[in-house]
Amino acid sequence: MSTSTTSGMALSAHGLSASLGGREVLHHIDLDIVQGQWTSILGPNGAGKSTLLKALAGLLPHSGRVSLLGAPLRSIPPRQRARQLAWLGQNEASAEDLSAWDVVMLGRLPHQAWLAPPNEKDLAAVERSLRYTQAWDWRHRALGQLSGGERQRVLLARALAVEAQVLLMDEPLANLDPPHQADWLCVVEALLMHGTTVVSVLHEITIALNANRLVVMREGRVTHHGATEDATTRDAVCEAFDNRIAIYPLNNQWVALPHIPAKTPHAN
Ligand SMILES: Nc1ncnc2c1ncn2[C@@H]1O[C@H](COP(=O)(O)OP(=O)(O)OP(=O)(O)O)[C@@H](O)[C@H]1O
Repeated sequence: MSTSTTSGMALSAHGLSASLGGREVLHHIDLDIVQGQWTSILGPNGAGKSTLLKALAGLLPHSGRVSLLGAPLRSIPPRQRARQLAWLGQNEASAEDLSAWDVVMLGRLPHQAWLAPPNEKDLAAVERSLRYTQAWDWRHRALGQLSGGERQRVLLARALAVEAQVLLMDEPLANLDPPHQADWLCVVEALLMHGTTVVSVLHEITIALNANRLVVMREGRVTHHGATEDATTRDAVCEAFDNRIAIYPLNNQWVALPHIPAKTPHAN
């Protein structure tokens, strides 16, 4: 999949390996993530999806090369990188006493001068992000007093407030009810309209099947990377789950369902 040039690529990995607890869990991954598209990473538990996303974000020691918008990740000054790449992690810890407003304002830090108060642009970005994720109503409440789904929407707003060119999200739908999962899809659509590159790790395969491209992982390797519209890509998704799921067309979209084992009759 990888090419020798990184132009037109939001992120590129070449020979990317990473170890956790002394064990290599990502094995020599080559991957190009196209700019301005939504790529979703899929695969069974433990496949290495979160580890890959963290390595692409520069949040994990790794070997091999990772490039962000054509430049080696390691060569980009941290503040610049924080403006170019926003991150929404899984089960992210944050300051529980901070108000939702202040949490989202943290997303503006890479844009602000040292100890400078927020400017008009920062205030507008925070308000826009809170409204986008429908978290505006509880902007004065402490993060620690919010439900799981409400909290997730605030953390999504924080990632949006960065207004980065590349947004990486690990399990962004955690705790979101189905209507808010659909709202998240609308947010992604709006980001794509603005040219933002979105990369997500999702367990909700039906939602992930709306992405432009899918990266399928298994046992620390990318087994397939291709357009969602290609049947071979959808087959690769099913294979990654040992064909224990099937993907069906329904109302102009793809729906993934697990095969449910037939019930054994009760012996009386
Ligand atoms: N802190 C750690 N120390 C050692 N091994 C780890 C650690 N964190 C994860 N691993 C292992 O690394 C491998 C990849 O984990 P990772 O979290 O990237 O998988 P994943 O595909 O995101 O899984 P899931 O779908 O369950 O979230 C797994 O085998 C996991 O057990």
